[in-house]
Amino acid sequence: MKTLDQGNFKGKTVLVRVDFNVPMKDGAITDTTRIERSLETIQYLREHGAKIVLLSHLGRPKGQAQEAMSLAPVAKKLAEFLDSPVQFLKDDQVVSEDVKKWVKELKEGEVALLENTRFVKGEEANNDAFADQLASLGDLYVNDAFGTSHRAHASNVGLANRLPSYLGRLVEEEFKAFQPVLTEPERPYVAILGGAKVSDKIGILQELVDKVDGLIIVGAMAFTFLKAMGLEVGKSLVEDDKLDLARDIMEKIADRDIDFILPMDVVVAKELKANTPSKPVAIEDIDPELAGFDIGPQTVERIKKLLMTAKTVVWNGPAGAFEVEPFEKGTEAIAKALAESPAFSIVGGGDSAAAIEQLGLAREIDHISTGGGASLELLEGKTLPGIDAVERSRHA
Ligand SMILES: Nc1ncnc2c1ncn2[C@@H]1O[C@H](COP(=O)(O)OP(=O)(O)OP(=O)(O)O)[C@@H](O)[C@H]1O
Ligand SMILES: O=C(O)[C@H](O)COP(=O)(O)O
Ligand SMILES: [Mg+2]
Repeated sequence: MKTLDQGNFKGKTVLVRVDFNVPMKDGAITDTTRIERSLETIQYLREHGAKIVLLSHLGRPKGQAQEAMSLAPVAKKLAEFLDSPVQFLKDDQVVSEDVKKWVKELKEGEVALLENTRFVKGEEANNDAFADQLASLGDLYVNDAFGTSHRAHASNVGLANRLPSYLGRLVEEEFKAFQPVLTEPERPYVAILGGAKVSDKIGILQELVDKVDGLIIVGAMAFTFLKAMGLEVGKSLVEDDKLDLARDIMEKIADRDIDFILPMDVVVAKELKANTPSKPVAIEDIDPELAGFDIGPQTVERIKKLLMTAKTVVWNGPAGAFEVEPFEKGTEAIAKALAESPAFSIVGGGDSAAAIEQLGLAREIDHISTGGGASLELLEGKTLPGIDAVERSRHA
């Protein structure tokens, strides 16, 4: 691995891609895990005389600046953690003549943060013009955004192709933590997949089902499967163009004869609002006017039993909309079961890590990963483009 130890950062302007895609509610950060986990790299670079320019995305603004997705609150929080100023180089274009001037004025050990890279269309398209603009700001590049390393965007792959590049401490730590599962997971090996990024993550199961002994599907992800089985799922979140894929995956699961848990009951409500009337129902009885926002108590019991016999468990994606009461119960029950289980456990993802932190169970889990989609692609056996590009990058 091309780690920080191989770089000479003294007096250099170092562009550092971090994953500050933190969960937010009403303009406030609800979980700071991803910020805290970036501190080691930032401190290392400060101690080694770098001028540090941090880059990150937040949410999915799709090339359009939106105040709600500004990184301003993150800059403030980071300054608190570092106990020193962080200059927020606010510009909806991310790079501009002003931003270039501000970066030039940075002194050794100083830290600046650019605005949300996804405010510019060229970020996700990884277009040359935007990558060139970003690269013009610095001398060296460090990728520490493990959680974004499954994307090939201007601020990771684009920069690694243009500047001498290194992998940060968080990336190193994440790879080390995943090693046992990637090489020889203790069996039974069980994966839990939930959350809301259904179209993004469902394809991963095609490969993952070959590797695991058990698969548990919860969260919004479950409803695409339930609908594919011919069930009424009401207004629950469903990706209709993934129904065939869900059927293919279920056939593969049946062929492989692994333990497979889909919800048998779910908690339904009219809307996703705090303390709204809700009730658990069997999956055959979902009212067409209601939506499922959590797994039900019977499903929880089945999951607990399977987790008690597992030796390795990886989990990405909450079991329900845990940010909104009373839909946190399924996620809470799985987290507690995992904390009690003797299995080697990894929980990954921005929201999944937040759930574990909120429950105060972080110490009970063997590794909390900052990557959700990124962890899944790693476990699936894919090369992560954000990492690969750094490994191939030329050195100074
Ligand atoms: N049944 C459901 N209906 C609607 N939303 C749900 C449901 N179950 C879970 N969610 C939502 O899923 C979101 C988290 O999903 P997501 O896939 O982003 O997980 P993650 O752990 O953050 O992974 P990543 O890091 O890849 O984003 C939460 O905001 C939660 O409210
Ligand atoms: O939260 C994540 O998984 C990463 O920050 C990547 O975000 P994305 O799924 O919007 O690309
Ligand atoms: Mg998320």
